[in-house]
Order: sequence, then structure tokens, then C-alpha cells
Amino acid sequence: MKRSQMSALQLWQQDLARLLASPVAPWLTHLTGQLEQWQHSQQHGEWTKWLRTIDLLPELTASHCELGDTIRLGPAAAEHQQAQLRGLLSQLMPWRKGPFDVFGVEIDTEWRSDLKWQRLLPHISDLQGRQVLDVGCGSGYHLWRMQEAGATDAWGIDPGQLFVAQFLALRRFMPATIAERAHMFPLGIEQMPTKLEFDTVFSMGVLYHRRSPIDFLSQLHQQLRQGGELVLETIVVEGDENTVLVPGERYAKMRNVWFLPSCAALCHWLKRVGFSNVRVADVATTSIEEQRRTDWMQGESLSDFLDPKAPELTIEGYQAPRRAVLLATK
Ligand SMILES: Nc1ncnc2c1ncn2[C@@H]1O[C@H](C[S@+](CC[C@H]([NH3+])C(=O)[O-])CC(=O)[O-])[C@@H](O)[C@H]1O
Repeated sequence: MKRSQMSALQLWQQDLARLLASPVAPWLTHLTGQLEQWQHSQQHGEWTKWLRTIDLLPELTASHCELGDTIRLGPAAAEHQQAQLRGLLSQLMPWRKGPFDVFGVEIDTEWRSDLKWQRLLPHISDLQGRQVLDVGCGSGYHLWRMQEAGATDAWGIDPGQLFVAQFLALRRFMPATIAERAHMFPLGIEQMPTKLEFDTVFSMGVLYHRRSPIDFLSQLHQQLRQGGELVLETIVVEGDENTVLVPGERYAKMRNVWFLPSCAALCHWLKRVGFSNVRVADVATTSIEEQRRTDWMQGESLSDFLDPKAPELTIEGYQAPRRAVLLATK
């Protein structure tokens, strides 16, 4: 059956079966109903169109698959197939998180998400054999990297339905042994149950989009087993335990930015919601090599968000984005 004709439960049937057999099976109690409800009331107007695009993709399965800095599916396809792939995948633009190389078609995404992964990988607990959750996983780029690092299953949630479509489009080409271990659902953190037992929870680039950051950190805490690890990445400002910037209407032209704490404040918040062993693993200013306009994301990007005369400031006069990676244990 074509994907565009499937119900949500059919579309995610294999993921749900895999979930049932996993240590995070209690999630199913909420998830099946939520997917049905999503289909009836929250589905994006273009969702069926995106699935039709996926249905039209050529029947290719990668015999060569690298889950490295570029997620590479190979070998390179014939030129006419590459043209077909390029045309169809470009209908799922903008591509923000990557990069990918799909049978010779390079998807140069807005973000070099590999750079973020390189910054955090040396610091996190070994993912070998772990059940991992990525909250706000975008296109799912990091889900593949988590699998590369040994995770048994990588589960992603993101309310951005175009990103879910991008994930499904690429997963379709993956060999079964890889495809069956990465999963993504169109959900926000606020829809997650209050007691799951993931071994590691990642949340990167989401905290500043939440209106209630303490509730958000508690929700992440609730997804972890005792002793499990949180990997949190977010924009930070300079300052002490009591410093937090709540920008005006926009920060770096984004309307949905709420709380930008200092590293010290964020550590304090994490301890207040019950985490221990809280530490800052990395702080880095986002560069225009890491976030930029490309053929696959033709809108404005970081260089348009910074003050052209003073690139250490955003266009609104705030400190330019600096991102920290924090680790904490439940
Ligand atoms: N309530 C929510 N629950 C879960 N996700 C959400 C929510 N609201 C928004 N998002 C999702 O959080 C992601 C943030 S982007 C980071 C992607 C990746 N993690 C990265 O680190 O490259 C960062 C950015 O573009 O600012 C988007 O995909 C949103 O749809």
C-alpha cells in the first residue's frame, strides 16, 4: 500500500511493534491514541502531499550506508535517477539539519549538524546498547549518529511534520537492519508520558523555544531511568547563577525564543529539578560555517541574523548565539 494511503497506525506499525518489545514499551499506552488523534486533528495540510512525494521516490535500497559526518547512502545512482531524486527531495525543502548524500545527491543542509555531534560525542556516556530519546530531533540526522555510536534504538520526537517527512523519505532507502532501529513521531515533549525509562535523553536546540523551561527540564527528567543521562544543548549567555535573558519580540529574527540562561543558571535549574552530576561539556559560538543558506534552504540564515557591522551581536543587539552542551544524571 502507498504511504499516502496509510493511516497513522499503519505508517508507524513497525515502529510500534519494535516499541512493544523494548524497555520503553509503556510509551505505547499513550502513543497509539496520540497518533490516531494526530491524524484526525493535527495533521499538517501538506502532509499527504509530502507522503505522495515519498511514494514517488525510486525503489532503491542502499547496499552501502555510512552513518558518519555525512549520512551517505550508496552507491551513486544513474544520472537520470539522481535527477529524479533531486527533484523529489527538493519538494521537501527547506532541509535544515544534515548533511546527507543520497545515492550521489548531496543534500547540503542549512546546518552542519555534524559539528554539534563532534562537540558532544567525546563527553557523553557510551551509547552502546542504549535506548535513546531525541527530543526535537529535526530531520532525524542525529538519530542516525546515535545509531552509529551504538544505540540499540534511537527514538525521535518533533512536532515539525515536514521534518518527519524528511526522516521517512531517507529511512525508506536504508537497509532494514538500520531502518528498523531509528524511529520518529510527530509529537512535542509536552505529549510524552510522565514516566519512561530511556537510558539517554538528548534535547538539542529546544529549551529556548519553550515558554516554561523548568517544566521542560522536568519533562526531560521524567523520560529517564534512574542513573540515565541527559544531554542538553541550548543557547546561553554570559553571567552568574541568576542571569537569564528573556529577549524582546525577536532574538536573531526568531519570534519563538524565550529563555536564554547562563551556564551557571542552567546548572542550577537542572539541580533544582533533581539532576545530579551536572556539568558543562562545551561552549561554542555558532559560526556562519555551521549555519548558512544553501541550495536546500534558500531562506535567511545566520549571517542575516547578525549585525553586519558587529557580528558578535544579533541584529537586535543581543549577544550572538553561543551554544552550550550540558550533561546531567538522573
Ligand atoms: N514542544 C516541542 N517538543 C519537541 N520538539 C520541539 C518542540 N517545539 C519545537 N520543537 C522542535 O525543536 C527543533 C529545534 S531545532 C534543533 C534540531 C536538532 N535537535 C539539532 O540540534 O540540530 C533548533 C532550531 O532550529 O532553533 C525543531 O525541529 C522544532 O520543530
